[in-house]
This record gives sequence, structure tokens and C-alpha cells, in this order.
Amino acid sequence: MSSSSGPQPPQSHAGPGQQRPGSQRSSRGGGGRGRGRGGSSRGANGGAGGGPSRPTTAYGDQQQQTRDASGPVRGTGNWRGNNRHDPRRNGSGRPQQNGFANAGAAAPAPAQQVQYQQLTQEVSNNETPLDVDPNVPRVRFDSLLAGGLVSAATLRGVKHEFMTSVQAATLKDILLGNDCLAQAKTGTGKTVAFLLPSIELLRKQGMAPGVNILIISPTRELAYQIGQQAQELVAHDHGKIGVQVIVGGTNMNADKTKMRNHPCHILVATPGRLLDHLQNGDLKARCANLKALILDEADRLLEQGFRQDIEKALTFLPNKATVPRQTLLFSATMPAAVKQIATLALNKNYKFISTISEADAATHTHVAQHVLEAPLSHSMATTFALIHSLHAAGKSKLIVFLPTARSTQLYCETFHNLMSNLPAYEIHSRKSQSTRTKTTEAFKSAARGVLFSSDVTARGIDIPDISAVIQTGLPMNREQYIHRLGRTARAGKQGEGYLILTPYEMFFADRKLTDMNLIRSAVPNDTLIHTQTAVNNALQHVPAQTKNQTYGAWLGYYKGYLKDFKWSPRELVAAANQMAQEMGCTEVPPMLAKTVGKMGLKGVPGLNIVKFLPDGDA
Ligand SMILES: Nc1ncnc2c1ncn2[C@@H]1O[C@H](COP(=O)(O)OP(=O)(O)OP(=O)(O)O)[C@@H](O)[C@H]1O
Repeated sequence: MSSSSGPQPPQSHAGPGQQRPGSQRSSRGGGGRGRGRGGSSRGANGGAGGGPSRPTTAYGDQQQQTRDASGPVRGTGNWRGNNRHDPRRNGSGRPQQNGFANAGAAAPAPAQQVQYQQLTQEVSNNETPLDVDPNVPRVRFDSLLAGGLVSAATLRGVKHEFMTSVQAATLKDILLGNDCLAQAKTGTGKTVAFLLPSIELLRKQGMAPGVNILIISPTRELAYQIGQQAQELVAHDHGKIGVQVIVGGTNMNADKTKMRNHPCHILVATPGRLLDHLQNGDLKARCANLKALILDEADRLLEQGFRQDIEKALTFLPNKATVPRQTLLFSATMPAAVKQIATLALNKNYKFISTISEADAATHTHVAQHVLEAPLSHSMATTFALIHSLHAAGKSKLIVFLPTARSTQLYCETFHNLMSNLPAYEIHSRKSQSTRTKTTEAFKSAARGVLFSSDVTARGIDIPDISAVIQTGLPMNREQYIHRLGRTARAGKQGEGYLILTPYEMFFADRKLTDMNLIRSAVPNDTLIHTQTAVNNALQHVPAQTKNQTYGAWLGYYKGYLKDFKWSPRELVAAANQMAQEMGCTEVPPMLAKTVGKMGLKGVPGLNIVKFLPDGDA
């Protein structure tokens, strides 16, 4: 391996004086192709440099107390492996051409770091009951009946006592039939906000044959969840109002049979499957009397990637001039660019309703948000050390978001080999839909565990009692960061957020999240050292196929950030090769020429281009 050109395929990484897998190797996971990135939200260049954070004694103290409570961390049955080395000794920064990280980059100033324990204390004293404005009297659901706004039949399905801000703020406009663009923070009850009055209108106006309300969701999991909530709201009607869900990854003929044989007044769909049915089934005819169109997570649906499907789907719906319909767009985030194109679906005189004032923070103020800077070689160890610390502190229902399906798989498989006392769950687009559904349901009802997830659960998913959300690697954009964070601290509950970035990814925290009051934190050095060695050992049991796929996906994802990182393609490949080495790959993972071509990396030195991939690597 030359120090100027990166590891040359197909040589082994372990040269003279270099580390062998499982000795002093360190690890981290990578990314892969994300589905459509929001160009507008991408950060400007900068922020590279920096290095591993200095350990905070305070976090260490907390860890110490944890140890006192739960036995010694080092050598406990929770962690496997006993090699020792200092994971920080390689430092971090730009990838060297030999694939090893730079040493000794600057650490963040200690003043920026915060005592972890003190922080949780402060937060728990600062309870915030749901998204409620203290200046506005809370509205009881049953008062809507007295006021003649909502019928007893509709209210019978509601299981809550008081309305949330967004439910109160949007009710009248929706009941009046106005088009609405509504924005409210994550976990504040937007689903009931659009379902309840829409169902009430359905009752008041009478149901027409076919689909009356069409709801579009960007993910399958969210579609099922909305379907469930709609079902709950109409359950006492004993099937008079039919609710159905159609999503990709399932049998289309089964959808058709169900729509033919059972009532389908409210249809929840993901964009691709919806379009398929509109183009290739009889759904267009079924929508002939459509009264309401609802886009949940509207900003995501109007972003590149989904927008074309939505635009196309709209062309199959009845002309609004002949069949008037109401359109509702809901989301926690509403970038200006989306507001501009919202008229694509909305009437010109639509109402914009937001329960987030301009001065208000985009996220819940009762959610402490931490940023941990860790070189790529220690991202995984930092993540797992953090999980361990949180678990030891009794915060044991966690979600870890990763940039790609493959890195999600790598983290989960490694975690399986590492922590035996906390169940791990894995969800991403490479899993079958039935597995995804089962995993979501199992994790929803679990008392504790770690869900490793790609962005398929980033938006809308309502999992009770998530103690903390960890985001490792670069989120697709600011909005996605907010939605992922929003999986915790829902419905007024407490929660914490952690963002683990490499020094060159720090531009995202520094430029895109300036208003979030991120707290610089660090995992204590001794915990990190211990975890790193355990991770190295655990990685030896992860199949080469997972590592190879993680490598390819990482290149695909981070290729889009070269400008932000101020990297050349060669530096990108060098960083990927370094990652492969640290994962314990014995050679640079193979890639097909056509894949490399699609990524725009043709001719970049350091890649291992092969004619055929090993079995199963595709
Ligand atoms: N009026 C209410 N009072 C108390 N809890 C409520 C109320 N309305 C909804 N909830 C609960 O709040 C939680 C979050 O609701 P929901 O999933 O609709 O939030 P959301 O605003 O759509 O979140 P996201 O932006 O993440 O999609 C759910 O568990 C729901 O049952």
C-alpha cells in the first residue's frame, strides 16, 4: 500500500508495520445511496479539521457512577473482546492517501462541553406538556360537541381529553372546507389534526361511492400507522367507513381484491404504489368522487424524488373544477422552497397555519441535543459507547439512524456481536416489507432495545417512550435531522438527541443547525478505548459481504458531499478504503465497473474494479 495512492486492489491492507484486522484496527460504518437529497438544505463548505473531542471528566463521572450501579464496565458480560488500544491515537481529519486518519487534530474547547448528568437533571426539571401554548386555553374534545362543531359519532373515536395546539388551530379551517398548509412540531398530534375533521366532513356531507379521502405518506411504515389511526377513529362505525392502505413491496393484486371486496372510503398510500394503481388498475375510477387529498410529511413528498410521482398522480385525480376537493398539507418542517411549490396541490386562497412562531426553535426546547465529534475510525465505537452509557443510565429504548441501508445493517450485525443484554432491531429498505412491518410492531411494543434504522422510520413513526435518538453520520438535510430527532420526546414526553459527526461532517452542525443549541459532548476516553477494542473483535464476526456492501453504499452516499468536504474523488476513495481496512476487510471491497461509472468515480485510483462480484455481494 503506497502512502501516496491509497491501497491498491487487490492487495491486503496489512503491510509491514500496519495493523492487522482485530489487532489495533478501529471501525466505523458508512453510507450508501440515499433517496433524493434535498439540495437546498445542503450545507456550505467548511468545518473540516478539528478532531476527537477531549473526554469530559463530567461525562466520565457519570460513567463512573454508572459503573458503581451496574458493575464494572470493563470486562462485564455486556461487552465482548479485551484488546486494548487508544482509539483516539490516530486522530482524525482528511483521509490520508494511505487510508489512515491524520493524527492530533485540534479538540473542541473544553468550555463547549457539558456535564452529561447535569444536563439530564436540568431537562427533567423542565417538563413541557405537549405542544401547548400557555397563553391559549386548552380545548377539550368534548367541548366540540357542545359547540356543534363535531358530532358525537366522530368524537367517540378520540382517546384524548384535550386538543393539542395544531389540532385546535386547524380544526375550523378544515371543517370549513379550506385548503390548508399546516406546520407543527414533531409528535404534536398532526395525524388526528387532519383525520378528525376530515372524517367529520365525511359524515356531515355523506359518503360518495369509492375513495372519498386520499392520504399520501412518503414511507410505508407511516402509511400503515396513519391507516391504523384512521381505523381507530372509525372503529365504532363497524365497517361502515372503510379504511385501506396500499404500499409498495406488497402484492398489488391483493390490494385490488381488497379494494373490490371491501369498503374503501379512506385510502392511505405511498406515492409509487398509488401511481401504479392509478395507471394500471381501476383506482382512477374509484377516485372519481374524491373529496379530500391529504399529503402528510408534505415537504418530503414535494421534494425531488417524490415530487414527480405526486405530480403525475394528481393528473389522474378528477378535475377540481368539476369535482371540488379539499387539499391538506401537513409537516413539522416547511422549507421556503416547498411553500412556493405547495400551490401545485393547493388552491390559491389556501390557509397557512403554523403553531411554530418564527422566534420559536424548530425543535422541542425540552429535548437536549448533543453533538459528538468523532473521527470516522471511531464513529461506531462512539455510537456503541453512547448506547452503553445511556442504557446504564436507564435510557434503554433507543433509535440509531444511519445514512444508508447497508450501514444500518453493518451497525446492527456488529451490535449483535457486541452487546448481549439489549435487543437489537434492524429496519431499512433492503428488508422485505413483511419483515419491516414485523420489526416496527415488535419495537413499538418492546420495553427496551435499540432500533438501527435508515430513514424509513425518520418521519412520522410514533414509537412510544424512545429515550434518545442517535444520528450517526450526515443526515440527508436539516429537515431530516429534525424529523429523526422527533422520534423521541413525543406527546410531551422527555427525550434526548445525539448527533455523531466526523470532523469533516461538522459543517452540518455548524452551519445548518445553528439555531438548535447543540451541546458539544464527548464519550469518556476510557469507555471509548474499551468499546473500540470490543468493536474490533465484534467486526471480525460480521460477514465480508456486509462490509463490502457498506463500502459501496458509503461511496455512493458521500460522493454527493465532495464539495462540502472540499475533497477530490481520490480523497473520497482513500477515506472509503481506510474505512474498509478498519472494518477488517482483507482487500479493497470489489465493485463492478458499471456501479463505479454510475457513481462518477471511473478512473479514480484506489478502487478494486471486478467483472463479477462474489456471490451475494450485489
Ligand atoms: N390531543 C392529544 N392529547 C394527547 N396525546 C395526543 C393527542 N393527539 C395525539 N396524541 C398522541 O401524540 C402522539 C404523536 O401524534 P402524531 O404521530 O400524530 O404526531 P405528529 O405531529 O404527526 O408527529 P410527526 O411530525 O413526527 O409526524 C401519538 O402517540 C398520539 O396518540
